[in-house]
Amino acid sequence: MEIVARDLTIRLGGVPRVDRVSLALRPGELVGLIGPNGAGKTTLFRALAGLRTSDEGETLYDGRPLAAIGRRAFAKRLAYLEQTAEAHWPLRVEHVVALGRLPHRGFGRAALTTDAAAVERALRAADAEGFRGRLMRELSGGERARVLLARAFAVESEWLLADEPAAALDPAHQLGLMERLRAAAHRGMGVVVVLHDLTLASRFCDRLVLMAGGRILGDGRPAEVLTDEAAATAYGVSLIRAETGGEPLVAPWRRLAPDDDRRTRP
Ligand SMILES: Nc1ncnc2c1ncn2[C@@H]1O[C@H](COP(=O)(O)OP(=O)(O)OP(=O)(O)O)[C@@H](O)[C@H]1O
Repeated sequence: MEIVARDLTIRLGGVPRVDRVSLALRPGELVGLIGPNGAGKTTLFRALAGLRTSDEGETLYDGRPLAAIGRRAFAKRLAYLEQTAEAHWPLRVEHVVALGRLPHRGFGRAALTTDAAAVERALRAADAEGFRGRLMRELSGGERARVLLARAFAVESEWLLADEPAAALDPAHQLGLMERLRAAAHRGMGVVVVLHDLTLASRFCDRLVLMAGGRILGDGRPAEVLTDEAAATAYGVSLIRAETGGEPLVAPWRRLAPDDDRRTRP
């Protein structure tokens, strides 16, 4: 399924927070959506995931609007992992992950063997098997993040849109996550991930989409998008670069104008 956004504009509080954005997303590549706080990434993501409407423009899925696909069918095809999913429910981890199977079987239907197998795969993929029997509210922030990732994996959808899935993870789990997402994309899944970590983004993503002030400033291969100029304009930072083992290493280094609040301005 190809996802195409055409001239999307979304106004919040009267201000265009997503401003005439056009974007074509295809399965098979790991896409990183990057940009400073307030750039409009989550707002755009929610529109792509069918969770909010746009004021102007449209989003098409294989050329069709979401209404033509139907919510239930769409929920099987696209999993969305929210940025600030709070999960202090009195629920055990394996039950939370099993919620990812709801689009497949609906409420009240007995779990099928296929669902159980998908839950197992998801728990393993997110390295959350170790706390499967524990209560969500008794987990650490990073552990909870891994469970919510497992719930998104459990959908076994053709698309995954994950909003900052790496933010709460320790380095080993961040690397594991990025390797897994890249492998899934290269096997043919559609994966778009919001990242603030430019080192992970430039190393693992096949394509970066850089947003600032509701607009897309760059869209292409990481080296083309994450230029010194783009980092200065979007984030107000300089970058350092190196290469190790044939892979690029990019890291933010200095704020260019510490007292300048440019990052929140369009
Ligand atoms: N309900 C709302 N009403 C008014 N403004 C809003 C609303 N929701 C979000 N905004 C504003 O829209 C802008 C874009 O928000 P969004 O959450 O899409 O940014 P983001 O790029 O995901 O940021 P972050 O990196 O901080 O998560 C922000 O300036 C935010 O304050």
